[in-house]
Amino acid sequence: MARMGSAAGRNKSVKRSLGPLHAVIQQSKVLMVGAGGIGCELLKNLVLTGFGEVHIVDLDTIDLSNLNRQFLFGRQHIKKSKALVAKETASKFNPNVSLVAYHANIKDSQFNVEWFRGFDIVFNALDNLDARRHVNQMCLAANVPLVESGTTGFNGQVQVIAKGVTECYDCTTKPVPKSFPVCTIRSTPSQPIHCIVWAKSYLFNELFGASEDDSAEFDHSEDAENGITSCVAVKAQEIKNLRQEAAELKRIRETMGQPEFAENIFEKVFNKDIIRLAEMKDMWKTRKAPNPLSFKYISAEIEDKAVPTSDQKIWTLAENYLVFADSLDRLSKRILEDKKAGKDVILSFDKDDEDTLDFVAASANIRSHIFGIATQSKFDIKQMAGNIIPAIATTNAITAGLCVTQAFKVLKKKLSDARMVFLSMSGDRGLTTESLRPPNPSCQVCGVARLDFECDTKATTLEEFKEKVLQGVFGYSESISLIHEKLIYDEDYDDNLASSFAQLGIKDGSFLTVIDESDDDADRRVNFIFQIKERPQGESDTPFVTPTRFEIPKRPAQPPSLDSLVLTGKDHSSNGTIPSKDGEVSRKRKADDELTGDNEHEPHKKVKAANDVIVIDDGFIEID
Ligand SMILES: Nc1ncnc2c1ncn2[C@@H]1O[C@H](COP(=O)(O)OP(=O)(O)OP(=O)(O)O)[C@@H](O)[C@H]1O
Ligand SMILES: [Zn+2]
Repeated sequence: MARMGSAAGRNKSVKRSLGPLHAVIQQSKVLMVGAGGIGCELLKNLVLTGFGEVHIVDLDTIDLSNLNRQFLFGRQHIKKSKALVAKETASKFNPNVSLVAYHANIKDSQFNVEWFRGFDIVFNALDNLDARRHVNQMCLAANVPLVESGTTGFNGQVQVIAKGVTECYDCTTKPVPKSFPVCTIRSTPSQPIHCIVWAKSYLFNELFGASEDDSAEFDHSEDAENGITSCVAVKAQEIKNLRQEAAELKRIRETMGQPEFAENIFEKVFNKDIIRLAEMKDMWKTRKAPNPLSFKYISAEIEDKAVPTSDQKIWTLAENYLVFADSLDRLSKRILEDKKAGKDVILSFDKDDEDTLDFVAASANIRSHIFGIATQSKFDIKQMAGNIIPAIATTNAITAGLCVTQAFKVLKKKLSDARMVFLSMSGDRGLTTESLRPPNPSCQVCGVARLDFECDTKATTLEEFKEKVLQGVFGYSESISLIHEKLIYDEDYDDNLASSFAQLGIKDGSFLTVIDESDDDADRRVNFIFQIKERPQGESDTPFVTPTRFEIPKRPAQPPSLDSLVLTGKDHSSNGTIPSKDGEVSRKRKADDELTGDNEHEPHKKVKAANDVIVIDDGFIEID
């Protein structure tokens, strides 16, 4: 008899608890994108449950700071590929599971729609909006169900996404990461975070990296926090000066490696620039003016003190200067060595790179001191600068478990039983659920028509496509725009008509979107996405397979009420309807850094039978 602790024993008990689903799971081929906090837990679950084939994609390497929660990795794996090590460790848990690992970005072209189609289910265990959106888009195109998940601190969320049946990741708008008005950062900071952003996105970049204009954390629009007037006043007086300051800093950058480098920077950003700022009396009518610090003063303070090492203690001003000078020295050496070796000479801030963190922590604290703002420990600055809410292993573990239980419902083809699940420490219950919502008909990502378009990309011209396919088959007027990564055609821009798809960069796996620009709102159809499939050259006399016409639905003027919709999903739903969960508590959607936000979910409405039907049929949505 197999021991329960052994792989065979475990297999037996899993079989007993899952019943007939076990065989389905054994036959399943799944994809897991991201092998970080959630990914490590999830991979362990997938392997122990006995999923037949698991593919793992992660672009990153293992960092020391991952080890407290990403338990598939050990010290010996630092700097190695997450995907490959995760595969190696997890394969020992169950020899019956076939694991395939890719150390790659999921956005790479090798992972095309065709490749996605090969999976029964996809799991996202990612940490950023961009990759999540991409996988959402690919799963919609390939018509593969997606289990999306995210965590922040004690909060977690799991959502099942099935094309045409549930809302997709982009059916609700996601908040972009918080940005700050440029004048608050550059001239009128009032909180530690303002000084941290200044150090990280302005000073650090001006000295070691790309210029501030590239930074997403600066919001050049009006100042929401300080009020428009103050910002306009600051802008009018300041804009020229700020540019001049940046130019001066660039000149100082040229003195990198010379003994007076630290002094030059200090004198400029903490003394000269502050004196000038303090002289702008209007700005300080309602705020405390900053106090400049001279290098002479600070150098008298440090005497023979040692560079502090504690990251939990709040450093004194002198200690901040010591760390400032010391980290500046370390970073300069790296830049100069790279330069000598003919390598890239740009550094970017990374919370796990001690040199960059020390520099940002010390510079931010010195600036805080000047503006009378409380200084922070390096530990706290790391959290703020890295935009991190500490990751909690237990939250990841519970969330990963929920991903698998939701996946069971998808594999059982009982999508109507699947739930949006929220994990939270606040409130009466740790776990709450909502029924899945139907797609948002106005969604630009899933509220579209789709078609696989087989063609020889070298032989198909844009003109032929427009005339024979769009106008000839689908009856479009001249009022259309065509997008492939950027605009390639509209009524006023026909320069590309003679070009072939290949010349326009349209290749196997590309998406080509048709936007109906008809004058009459009521006539406009939803966006139409052609998924390009390369046809082997010389296989046929014609450059493409002429598609069969189908009706492309009109763009909804107003999102129709859920009360009037019935959903039927190909393969997905057992009874074609999504049950209501009236009376259930509606919760704030919470997930990880990028996902976090105020996407208030409206209470669910009852879905009942009516005449309007959304039918999902071979890659397009039809509204009868
Ligand atoms: N485009 C992408 N393609 C493949 N993997 C990705 C992509 N974007 C993010 N990832 C991976 O998703 C995982 C997310 O895991 P997690 O949120 O735990 O982040 P982390 O970087 O390991 O931890 P932390 O950010 O807290 O230091 C990471 O391993 C990351 O490399
Ligand atoms: Zn959508």
